Amino acid sequence: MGNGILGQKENCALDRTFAQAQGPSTCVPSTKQESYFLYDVKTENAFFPCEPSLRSGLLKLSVAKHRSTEHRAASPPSLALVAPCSSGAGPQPLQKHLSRRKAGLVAELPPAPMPVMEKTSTDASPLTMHSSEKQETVCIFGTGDFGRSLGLKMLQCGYSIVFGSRTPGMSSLLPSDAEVMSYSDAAQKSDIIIITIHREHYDFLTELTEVLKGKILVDVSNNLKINQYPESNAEYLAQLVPGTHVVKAFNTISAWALQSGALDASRQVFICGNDSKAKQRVMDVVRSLGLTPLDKGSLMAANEIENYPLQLFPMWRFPFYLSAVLCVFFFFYCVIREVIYPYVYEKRDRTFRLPISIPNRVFPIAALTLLALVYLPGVVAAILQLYRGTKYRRFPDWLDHWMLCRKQLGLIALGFAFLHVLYTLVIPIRYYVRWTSNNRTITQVITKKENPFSTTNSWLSDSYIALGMLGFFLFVLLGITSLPSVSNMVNWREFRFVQSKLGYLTLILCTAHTLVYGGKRFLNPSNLVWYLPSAYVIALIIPCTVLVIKFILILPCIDKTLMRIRQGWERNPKYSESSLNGKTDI
Ligand SMILES: NC(=O)C1=CN([C@@H]2O[C@H](COP(=O)(O)OP(=O)(O)OC[C@H]3O[C@@H](n4cnc5c(N)ncnc54)[C@H](OP(=O)(O)O)[C@@H]3O)[C@@H](O)[C@H]2O)C=CC1
Ligand SMILES: [Cu+2]
Repeated sequence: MGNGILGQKENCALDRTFAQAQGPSTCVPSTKQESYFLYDVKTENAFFPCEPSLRSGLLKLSVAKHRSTEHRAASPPSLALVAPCSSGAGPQPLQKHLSRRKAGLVAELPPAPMPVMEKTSTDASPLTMHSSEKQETVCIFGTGDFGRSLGLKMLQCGYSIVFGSRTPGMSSLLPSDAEVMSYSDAAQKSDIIIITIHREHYDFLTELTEVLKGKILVDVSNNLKINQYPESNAEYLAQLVPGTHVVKAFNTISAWALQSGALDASRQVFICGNDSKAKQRVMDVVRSLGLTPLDKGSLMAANEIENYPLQLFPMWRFPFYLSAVLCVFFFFYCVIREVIYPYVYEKRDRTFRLPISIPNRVFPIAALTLLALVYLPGVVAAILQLYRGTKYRRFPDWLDHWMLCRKQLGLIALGFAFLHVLYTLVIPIRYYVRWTSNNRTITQVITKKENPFSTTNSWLSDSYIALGMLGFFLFVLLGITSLPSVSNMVNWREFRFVQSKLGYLTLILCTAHTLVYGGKRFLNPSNLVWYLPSAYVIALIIPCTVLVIKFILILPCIDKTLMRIRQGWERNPKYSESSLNGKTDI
């Protein structure tokens, strides 16, 4: 048996675990909550704890081990996986596990069926290996960049690879362990054929229809443009070679990533296909390459999967353009007020304000406006639901899209808030600030004028800073909780609490920070420059509007109606019925 079916370099982790398994026949207690115990139900021979992700691999190993021993002719082994110590109280002896299992406290997987010996088995149980001692053969059509990289990776993972090529004799750079033959010869070697050929060259596959009948064709192709063809490449392939089971997979993994092993960012492989058995087998292959298959359904999903690698930050586009427009608008607004106006009326050169003073006005304004825009669609949706008296009608597309990119809006807002903090920290070391402060003191000395301490001013200044710091702290907390690694750890209610309650508190603090900054000057007519109010006054419009509407919405009478609507109550059910029947438009 040697080092087993998975005895390749890539699976050294498994190999090591397997080596441990050969040793103790008693249970090695799990110290990890997520570990499973593998043991033979009949002999009560326990192997070792294993990660859930390794379950299928371990079962394969154990089945192979079993077959290679004197039990070969005996009945199938009843291998089972026992779930972890649910208490998380640390190691527990196997007996305890067994009694817990018998008491139904722990899960038990059904005994693994005996593996099927034929290389080309179509049995699709995820816990079985299609060949135990012999390596499964997979055929790859095309010896280009992707075909070669995938072939090499699969060889490393224990598959035997047959390449199909137009010019089998001339193919260079191929892994030495792989066979290369003509397309039709190669097709006969395996029932899984990965087509690593560009769609434009699929035509020749029609000639192979007979050979390919009943086989699984894996379409990996991508296009150059979104929706380049009327039908997806996978659907086109299925039409071209009828009688085959086409499965879309691997198109989001690059040849480079396969070669370099830098797969962390793109471990997910989207999979779709009409034949569930075929899909399951491809998913097994994907798993054995150390990748994560993600079932996207039938072949109709292929179009979406093919468009996926061509998208450029789709959810970031609207927030990005919006923040760019906001920044440009407020930048020029401030330039007019603070640079052009003093130059026109006082002939004073204030251009030095361009690098720090003006950006430090623009960044907080952008941050506050974007944060308010995160919460605006929520209140707009609530108003719409109240107005319509039902939740069973779709929101307009723009609102849907806006809702979907709230996280991105919030993260950009956080970025601006961060810049505002940095720009504020450098204020004391700026020449202009030091000069103004020194000059004021000297003037006071010369004119022998005192500047009495103002409690009001110190209150305003301290509250302004305190509100800013608290607002920023909560803002950062919001950003952290939106990270997938954190949001996956909290339940739906906790996430909503943080993002909604804490979010509104952040908005209140940041709005208050801006209001206090304005202090007594707020709405003072003397602050108008060419009839233009200060930029921060404009910046307060959206946040204040959102907060006022939100305040009205949480008034008990309105909140109660809204809650009822959200629980399915309709003010006018008839209206909703007719809209369901398509009699009214949305
Ligand atoms: N490169 C990548 O990172 C990724 C590629 N893909 C997809 O994989 C497929 C292959 O890509 P890639 O390997 O980069 O492309 P290449 O151009 O490097 O290879 C394509 C292969 O197709 C075969 N082929 C068959 N018929 C023809 C024909 N008439 N003209 C030219 N070649 C033909 C050739 O193999 P032979 O000479 O042996 O017949 C050729 O090597 C594409 O559909 C691509 O969208 C998907 C994800 C990532
Ligand atoms: Cu500020």
